[in-house]
Amino acid sequence: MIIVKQLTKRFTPEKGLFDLNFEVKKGEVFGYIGPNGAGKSTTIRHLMGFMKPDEGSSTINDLDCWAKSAEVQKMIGYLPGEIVFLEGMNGLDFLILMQKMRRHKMTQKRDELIERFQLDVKTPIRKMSKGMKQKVGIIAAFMHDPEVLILDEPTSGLDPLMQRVFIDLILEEKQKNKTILMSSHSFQEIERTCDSAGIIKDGRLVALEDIHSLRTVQRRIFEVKVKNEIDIDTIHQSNLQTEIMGKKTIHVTVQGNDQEFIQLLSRCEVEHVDTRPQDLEDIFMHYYDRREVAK
Ligand SMILES: Nc1ncnc2c1ncn2[C@@H]1O[C@H](COP(=O)(O)OP(=O)(O)OP(=O)(O)O)[C@@H](O)[C@H]1O
Repeated sequence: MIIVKQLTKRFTPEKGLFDLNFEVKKGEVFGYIGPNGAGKSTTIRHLMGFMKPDEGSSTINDLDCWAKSAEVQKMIGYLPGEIVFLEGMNGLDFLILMQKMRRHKMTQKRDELIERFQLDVKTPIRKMSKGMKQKVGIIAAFMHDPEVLILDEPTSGLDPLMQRVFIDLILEEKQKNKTILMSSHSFQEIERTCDSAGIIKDGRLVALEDIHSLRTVQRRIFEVKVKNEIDIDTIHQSNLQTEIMGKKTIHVTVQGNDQEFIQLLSRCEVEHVDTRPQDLEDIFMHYYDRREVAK
């Protein structure tokens, strides 16, 4: 449904997008993660046909996002990272304007969403909080029941209750076979809603993860606290994947190599061991560290 192929946009030799490749199939939810300034919004602007790539292409439903931008935009429900509102309008005025621009008369879904997000639409937009404005943007993106949704940091500014309302909405739309790409800084949100996730860093896609296999593979993280600092070196120098957390604390990722791990621990003086399943944050977090110290 969404295909990004060798997409390149050079703002400067280091800034922009460089040979970006990924695909989102119909009915799938794709999470797009990455540090500030990595290139998420720039990718989304290409998908919306607002920017012309230097090389490569992006297509939605076989339509080139740049060459056929008007047709592409008709298919999409779009939530920009920063929404621009017109002066002197309240929430409802804005939503009605959006409906008119799309020549869309159905109000049922709009009103359902207003109710669901508990939005007081009579409030003038200039008096709305960041979260309220975000709700207006979310309703505008979903209210015409689009086939494809492209959402730039949809939960930014929403309180935890409303984040949960949003997650439920995404899961419902997924049931209806909608195709969704959303950028986010929340690993938990991505893990709960997405089929796959990509992480972009410095304009390059550095990892793609299938969330379903993440759930089934069941890698575990062990937090090991040792009595003597020297044992941290012993564990770190093993073949296991490790991350030093403190002078006497280390994280070890274990998947099927339990015996090796147990033997290693038997050579150390261990004070405490704790364990939990590995999550998306464990896999992706080190990409956020500019120094990339993680092993
Ligand atoms: N029109 C432009 N001209 C020049 N540089 C730009 C332009 N748009 C974005 N950039 C630069 O490209 C890089 C990627 O920006 P982008 O907004 O896509 O990042 P992002 O991943 O969405 O970040 P954030 O998480 O902070 O929203 C940044 O270094 C930004 O300064």
